[in-house]
Amino acid sequence: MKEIKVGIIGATGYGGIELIRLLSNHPHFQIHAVYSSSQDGMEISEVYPHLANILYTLKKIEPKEMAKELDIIFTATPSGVSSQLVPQLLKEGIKVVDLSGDFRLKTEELYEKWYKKPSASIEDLEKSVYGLSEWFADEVKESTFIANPGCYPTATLLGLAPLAQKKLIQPNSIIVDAKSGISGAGRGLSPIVHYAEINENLKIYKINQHPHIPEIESILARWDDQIGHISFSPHLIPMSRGIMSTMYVQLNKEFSAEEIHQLYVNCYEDAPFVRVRKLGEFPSTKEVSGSNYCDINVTVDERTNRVTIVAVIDNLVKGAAGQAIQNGNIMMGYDQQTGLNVLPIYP
Ligand SMILES: NC(=O)C1=CN([C@@H]2O[C@H](COP(=O)(O)OP(=O)(O)OC[C@H]3O[C@@H](n4cnc5c(N)ncnc54)[C@H](OP(=O)(O)O)[C@@H]3O)[C@@H](O)[C@H]2O)C=CC1
Ligand SMILES: CC(=O)N[C@@H](CCC(=O)OP(=O)(O)O)C(=O)O
Repeated sequence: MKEIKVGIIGATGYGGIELIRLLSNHPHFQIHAVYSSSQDGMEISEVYPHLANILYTLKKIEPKEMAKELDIIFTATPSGVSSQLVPQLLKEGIKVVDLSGDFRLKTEELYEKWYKKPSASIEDLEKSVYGLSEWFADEVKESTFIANPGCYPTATLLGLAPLAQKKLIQPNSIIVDAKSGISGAGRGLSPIVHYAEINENLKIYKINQHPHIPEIESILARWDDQIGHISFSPHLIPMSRGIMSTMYVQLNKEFSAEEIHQLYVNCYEDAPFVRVRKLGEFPSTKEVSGSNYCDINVTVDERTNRVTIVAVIDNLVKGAAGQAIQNGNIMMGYDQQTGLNVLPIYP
């Protein structure tokens, strides 16, 4: 099969360097060029010495030129930047996987309400397919433009999907308590990520205001239009990578813990990157670190008929670059696992 020429915009960010790490092991995707809006002309190894043996000079972003030489572009750029940049790339006919939140919501109003910045046009919002690979692979396969899911929504939606699909959730009963390592905030500095402020600390933020709320709700509504709203509490914890999403859900029928666990096992039996753990064994973030796995377990409190689901991912892999490559594989007709079969780094 032919070599696929890949470009990465935002290569100097955490999502970008994770794309470089993972793509360096891909048998078909060849990194052809990496781009920067502020450091073009520099070697990537000057920005990141851990890439000392990787010889890429950061190039200027020029959509017309890029279209001539590339087959697919990963845009690991901030929200508000992708909405400006991606339409120029689409116009040139390049396949795009965008890692930002700019094309995940399907109306301009919803985007502007939650992101508090101007939206991409409705025409461009409608062009994108939401790339939760395990559930929307058929759409991804037919698409040339993927809105890669957010990190919290990836863990949360994979955790809730089996119950939502079977319409087993009482309306407005979902509570999501999620925790993220600080690389989720990107490489830019802000007071919240200062060592002295996050070390030995646990912070809740954007409670009921996080832009991932409408993203999660709109996908849940595609599975069950009665599911209603969620309560979502994100937290920052003093670790570099990882997300744990703990979900509490009221069921609308009575089930035992064994029955619900079996539902999850059956649901994900053909999903190579979702590992439903043994009954009673709950995953921790380190057990997926550096890998594209989402590990999940579930139990039922039979006194309250409430389900607790725990889903963990590496925010930079399954929550960003890994899932972006999984989607790229599906779009290009490769096995979804191509280049992504790395075991977690442990301990
Ligand atoms: N970190 C994570 O865990 C996750 C991140 N994401 C999303 O992925 C995207 C990238 O995130 P992340 O890598 O963490 O962020 P970073 O802040 O680490 O990197 C973003 C990069 O975008 C580039 N950039 C900034 N402004 C512009 C511009 N005007 N034009 C072109 N490029 C620009 C910068 O590179 P330069 O100045 O060199 O151009 C920068 O290195 C974001 O949308 C983020 O929300 C999604 C899921 C998880
Ligand atoms: C820890 C941390 O700060 N996390 C980020 C996650 C943002 C992100 O990566 O999400 P998008 O892709 O939707 O922009 C946050 O909560 O804003």
